[in-house]
Amino acid sequence: MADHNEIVKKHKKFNGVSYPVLVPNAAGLKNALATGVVEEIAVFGAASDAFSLKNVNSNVEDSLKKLLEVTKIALENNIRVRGYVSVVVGCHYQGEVKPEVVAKVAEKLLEAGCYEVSLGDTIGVGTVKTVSRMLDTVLKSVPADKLAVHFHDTYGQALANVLVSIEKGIRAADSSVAGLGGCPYAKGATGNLATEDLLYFLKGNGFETGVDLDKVVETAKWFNSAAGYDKWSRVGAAISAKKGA
Ligand SMILES: CC(C)(COP(=O)([O-])OP(=O)([O-])OC[C@H]1O[C@@H](n2cnc3c(N)ncnc32)[C@H](O)[C@@H]1OP(=O)([O-])[O-])[C@@H](O)C(=O)NCCC(=O)NCCSC(=O)C[C@@](C)(O)CC(=O)[O-]
Repeated sequence: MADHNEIVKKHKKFNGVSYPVLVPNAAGLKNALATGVVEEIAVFGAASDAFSLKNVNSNVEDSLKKLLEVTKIALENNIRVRGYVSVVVGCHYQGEVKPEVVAKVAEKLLEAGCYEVSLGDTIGVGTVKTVSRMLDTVLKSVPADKLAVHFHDTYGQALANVLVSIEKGIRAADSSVAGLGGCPYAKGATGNLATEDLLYFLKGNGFETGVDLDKVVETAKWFNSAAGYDKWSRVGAAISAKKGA
């Protein structure tokens, strides 16, 4: 977190694109406000004490107290706030996670003024069965249009989990180009569900997203060459190979 001021100040901004920054506490909000260019922040809680202590050095309850305070001040400064709940299905340190805890954290973040709460299967262990059970509990107290889902594809279940989320009325899913990302405190977890895989899946099932899949694949190609990576999603690799053929 320490160097994010440099990143916020230096990177090129495009109109109509939101650049939220991760803010776990008051120090982070102070930094974000000081840059003067942050329009949206992401506050991230968790549904397991063990993960929360590793991730932000506070248990669920204490971290939530900090996040509610941060959200209040951000809103007073006209900064939008998106909430995240991590480890909503399983936790590397404590194992199974209670859906009731997920629901409680999500409710508190929405009550505080988050415009949406993204439910993160941070270590990617969720299956249709466990994700359904978690969503059924959360949806008892939180409307679907206030929820997003955030799947990591560690065990290849992310798209199936997106489908079951859609069937339950959720229309916002997080993803990352080429499946980059992942949380340093989620041992063994891979990156997020790849945007290319998600776009191909949604389009193939009749959902319009307004996002150009070929341009996302071009972005993955640019990223790999700029960063010296060789990180491809399934769909990105297939489209790239077809173009190269
Ligand atoms: C939160 C802390 C800082 C607490 O860490 P701490 O040690 O309890 O903090 P502290 O208050 O004792 O301060 C220690 C030092 O950190 C500084 N500090 C304190 N706060 C900040 C801040 N916000 N930004 C920048 N610097 C900060 C503070 O100024 C001080 O600097 P020093 O005086 O030693 O030079 C630490 O635990 C941390 O950095 N955690 C973040 C780890 C991280 O990046 N995790 C991944 C986030 S993404 C995620 O969680 C998953 C998600 C949301 O994407 C979705 C999913 O679940 O998949």
